[in-house]
Amino acid sequence: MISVEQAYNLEHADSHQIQLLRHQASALRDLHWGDVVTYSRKVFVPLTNMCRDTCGYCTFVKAPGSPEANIMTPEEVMEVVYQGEKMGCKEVLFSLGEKPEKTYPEARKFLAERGYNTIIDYLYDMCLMVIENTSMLPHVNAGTLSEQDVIKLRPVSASMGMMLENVSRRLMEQGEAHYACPDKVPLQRLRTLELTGKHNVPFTTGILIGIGETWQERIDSLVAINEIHKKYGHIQEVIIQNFKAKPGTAMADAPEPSHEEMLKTLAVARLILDHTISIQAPPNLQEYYRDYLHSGINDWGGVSPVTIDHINPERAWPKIQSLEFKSSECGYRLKERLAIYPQYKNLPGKYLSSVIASRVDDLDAAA
Ligand SMILES: O=c1nc2n(C[C@H](O)[C@H](O)[C@H](O)CO)c3cc(O)ccc3cc-2c(=O)[nH]1
Ligand SMILES: C[C@H]1O[C@@H](n2cnc3c(N)ncnc32)[C@H](O)[C@@H]1O
Ligand code: MET
Ligand code: SF4
Repeated sequence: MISVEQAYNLEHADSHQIQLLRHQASALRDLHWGDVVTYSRKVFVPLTNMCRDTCGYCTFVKAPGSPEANIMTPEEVMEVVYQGEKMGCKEVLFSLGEKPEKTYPEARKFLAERGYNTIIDYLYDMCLMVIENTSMLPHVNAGTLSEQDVIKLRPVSASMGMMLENVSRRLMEQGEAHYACPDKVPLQRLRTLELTGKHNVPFTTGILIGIGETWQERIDSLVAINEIHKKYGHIQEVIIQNFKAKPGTAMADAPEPSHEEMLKTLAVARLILDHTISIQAPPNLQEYYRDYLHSGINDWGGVSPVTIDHINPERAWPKIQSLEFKSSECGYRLKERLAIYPQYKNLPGKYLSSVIASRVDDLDAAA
């Protein structure tokens, strides 16, 4: 819908050009997604806040030895999950730090005491526990994954996710957001996208806006995601997430992206990405529902009536009723979706293990 050259040229677009771009994006969105905007009713399980990376924007991670560094026990996980089930949640979002066993003695100890070598082995059992004891669907957001990890987690998760963040290698330099973060090396992130494609895992990815990337790098990241999707067809959604500055982090004083910058990025994402890819923007990181809906998004992502957004803990979720009201004010019907999009459900042999496929059928029948 837009060439890379045209997209690059929008760097200095004036407000009139941005308006035109948004109209185009919004029309394209309406054509393919109609008047529906979706969300997933979820619980957030921060399985561990120990992480071998230290991204300049992140408050989720807690340092080795910190009294707050933690891995949730199976009992703690199930307590949250059962609360969610009671409230009608259908997704269990496991979000966690990367490879804590490599740098935290306390993580190694916790895992060894329970017979595990790695956090991924533990995550596998937690997903299995959710499947065996509830009617919910696990979605795992565990950062970069090896081929072995992908093969292991595939049968026990409805979908997986990992933000690409950005393809810029420059952000790995000293003083930049991803300095000394081995799991944010763009080649490693792209490799995870490739591997999940190769193994037909319905996948959520996205870019983080305002972490020191240039406009061109942002476009390059969207194009990279789209190219991988063209090859494998497994990218179900792309999150366009705005950076929120947090006290106590290296980027505490870094400027957040402006509203206009976000709208321009949303619109260009809609015009670059394949029309089958859902475009998600979290509702708790902004206040401009109408502007967002009219820039091409069709999904609000996971929203929880039970748990906070542990990655942006200072940003409360809107009530689902209020999300419904605000969406309808803008002419869109809010509709609940599962952690796996319908197009994958219809190809069960390819994208879903039999256990997950029958679970999805049950949830659909109950809806
Ligand atoms: O509450 C959040 N949910 C996040 N989610 C969850 C997401 O909103 C939903 O779980 C998915 O749409 C699946 O239904 C992510 C999922 C991913 O796969 C990758 C990144 C994210 C990022 C966030 C996030 O920052 N906060
Ligand atoms: C789960 C995802 O949350 C995003 N994330 C991490 N920290 C922040 C922040 N300060 N603001 C916005 N998004 C953030 C990253 O993109 C990560 O991959
Ligand atoms: N650590 C992973 C990543 O950055 C999971 C989300 S951040 C808590 O991709
Ligand atoms: S964003 Fe993810 S990878 Fe980066 S420090 Fe936080 S938990 Fe670790």
